[in-house]
This record gives sequence, C-alpha cells and structure tokens, in this order.
Amino acid sequence: MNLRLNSEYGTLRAVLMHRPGKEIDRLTPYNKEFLLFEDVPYLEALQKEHDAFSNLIKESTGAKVYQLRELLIRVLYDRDLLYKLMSQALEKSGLTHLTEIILERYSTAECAGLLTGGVKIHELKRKIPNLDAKELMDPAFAISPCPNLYFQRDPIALTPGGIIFSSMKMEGRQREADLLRTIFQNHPDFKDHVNEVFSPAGMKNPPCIEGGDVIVLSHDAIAIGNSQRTDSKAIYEVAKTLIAQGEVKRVYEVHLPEKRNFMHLDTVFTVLDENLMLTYPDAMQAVLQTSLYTFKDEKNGKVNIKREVLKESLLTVLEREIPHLEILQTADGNPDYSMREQWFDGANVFAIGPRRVISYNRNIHTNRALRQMGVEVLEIPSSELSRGLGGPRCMTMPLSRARV
Ligand SMILES: NC(=O)NCCC[C@H](N)C(=O)O
Repeated sequence: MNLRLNSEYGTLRAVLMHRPGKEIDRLTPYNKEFLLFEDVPYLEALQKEHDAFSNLIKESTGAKVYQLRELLIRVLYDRDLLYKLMSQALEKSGLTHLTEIILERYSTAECAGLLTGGVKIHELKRKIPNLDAKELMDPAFAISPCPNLYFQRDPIALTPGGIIFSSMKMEGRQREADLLRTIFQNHPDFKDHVNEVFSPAGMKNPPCIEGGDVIVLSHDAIAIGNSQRTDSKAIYEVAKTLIAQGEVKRVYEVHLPEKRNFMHLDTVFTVLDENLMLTYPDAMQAVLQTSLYTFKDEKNGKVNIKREVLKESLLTVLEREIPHLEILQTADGNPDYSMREQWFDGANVFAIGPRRVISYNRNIHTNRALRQMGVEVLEIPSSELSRGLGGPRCMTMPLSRARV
C-alpha cells in the first residue's frame, strides 16, 4: 500500500476507522469540555451509528475498512512497543513505575483497551491489590481515555508526498498521535510504505498540526488550515518537505479564526470532485488571510521556499488553483440552516468517489442541495456521532484511493 494520496475524492480502496468503545463511557458532564465533547453520548447507540457508517462504506465501495483496535493489538504483541506506549500513557499521572506490573497482569488485548479507554486507580486495584499509588485518589485516571479516537482523520494525514504524523494541540487528544505513529511505523501492512513528511517524535517543543487541517486541492497543491489546532511553524515544515520532494508545488496556509466550530479546515470545506467543493459560506468571509508557499531556490543541495501573503479572498485563491471550480454552499447558502448544519458538520462530508459522498442524515438542507447539484448522497444516522463535533470526513482516514 502506497501511503500517499493525490486527491480527496478518488474512488476509495482502503480506510482506517475506529469503532467507539469504553473511552466514550468515560465522558461525564464535568470532563466533557476538557475531552472536547459537546455532550455525553450513549455508547450503544453511537456504536450502532458507527457500524452503519462502516458497513455503508464497505457496501458502497468494496473498500477495506481497517479497524484501529485490531491494528493496535497486532503491534502491541511486540513487548518493547507495548512497554513504551504503556509507560508514556502513565507519565501524566506519575505512575510509570507501574508499567511492568500492568503488563504482567493484563493481556495484550486488555492493554490495548487501557491505552484507548483509559483506566482509573480503583480499576487497577481490582487487578493489582497492593498497588503502589497511594498519592492518587481512587476515581482518578491512571491513564486518561481517548474519546476522540473515532475521529481518525486527525492523528495523521496523507499527502501526495507521504504521511504527516500529527502533533496534537489539545491535551485531551495528545496520546492519539502516539498510538497512530506506533501503528504506522510498526504494523507489517504499513511500515515499509511510510514516507515521513512530518513527525513530532524527538522534537522538544514540536509545533502542532492535526490531520483535519490538511486538504489536497489539486495535483499540485494542498491547503493547510492555520487554526485553533495547527501552527504556522508546522505548516512551514510540511511545505518545505513537500516542495523539496517535488510532489507538491504550492502549499496554501489558510488562516482560520480560532473558533470551536472552525476548529479544522475540513469543518469549513471539503472537496467532492476535481472542480467541486462544499463550503460553509460564513467561513469564506471568516478566513483572515491566505499565504502561499512555493519553491524559491536550491543552495548547497538544500531547497528553500518562499512565502507570500495573498491579497485576495480565499474564494479567488481557490478559483485560481482549481479551473472551472463550482462551489456549493451548505444548506444552499440559507443563513439560518447553513449555520445550524455547519454546527453538525454539514460541510464535512466524506467523498467515497467523484461526486459520491457520505453525509449525516440530519443535514437535510445540505444533502438536498448536494443532490440538486448531481452529487450522489448516501446518508448515515447522526444523533450520537455528531455530539463529538466531527462529521463523516473527520471519522475516516482514507489510506488508499484510485489515482485521479
Ligand atoms: N477534523 C475534524 O474536524 N475532526 C473533529 C474533531 C472533533 C473533536 N471532538 C475535537 O474537538 O478534536
């Protein structure tokens, strides 16, 4: 498998997803904000909705759906990797000294469960009666849960030049990136196909970047949101690597306001075909500025890039990049409905092929507008899935698409 993507809409061949589990049941009214949820979902219903989504992908495309849990268990059979991930996970609570005993008492599959679903002190005490963690209260987390793990778009990103390992801004999501990096660098299906464009591993204070901010625009260009989650410094590093490789000629840095509903670039637009985009109309106005990185020169074998601040609106920039671009607005531009539907990720549909998308059923006005434009819209239930403030694109990490 060639872990590179040259479009957002080539027919889907393989995708990575995570069926939500125990980690969702860790959410309470008191920790939901820290853990980046708008509400406390009902796990069983959430799983049913997620199953409907993954089954629909399989039925409509025949694509292989990888499940994160299975990939994780496979790599954790390597004891050294398991040790490393477990002790990293215990660092925040100051309990790294428990790594060895946890590995002794829990099976590999159970350890995968601890790494994704988290574990509390009193739960550990049931398995390890004389647990040495007196300084911590029983209800405290020894390992914090990863309830956002079903948003597989964010811990990595695939570009035409290879893979970006995210460095996640919010504390509640940072461990997700460690899990994904470990899987891709070690799983036999992937490890020999990793061409690293960016990784925070080994950096002291890595700049942040999240997959939801990375969008392939055309054969020559990608856009990266400078957002609540992604820093300018990381965009510069990614642009330098991609342009030096020659896989991408232009990298656009799109400055978004730091607002919860614009958290990533893919919450404000998605690409549905060579020249069709779905956008949230307010976001087009809200974009503060767009900058462009291109090749500058090569000195002593090192490629330098240049950055120019573009004076036009984002719309003009996109229209220049994508000839004959058609823009469809969420809820067909109706100001009330588009605001409502963008909150439930109306602009965040998942393209499974050119002009073929999967969308939340609740976004009825956007879905109608898509159909009127000739786009095939497959719908999934969304009462619970949407409570995490992410949509179908956010929940999927395409690993292979037909080249376009
Ligand atoms: N690409 C995306 O927009 N992903 C959605 C992430 C939602 C998650 N609750 C978060 O706040 O990070």
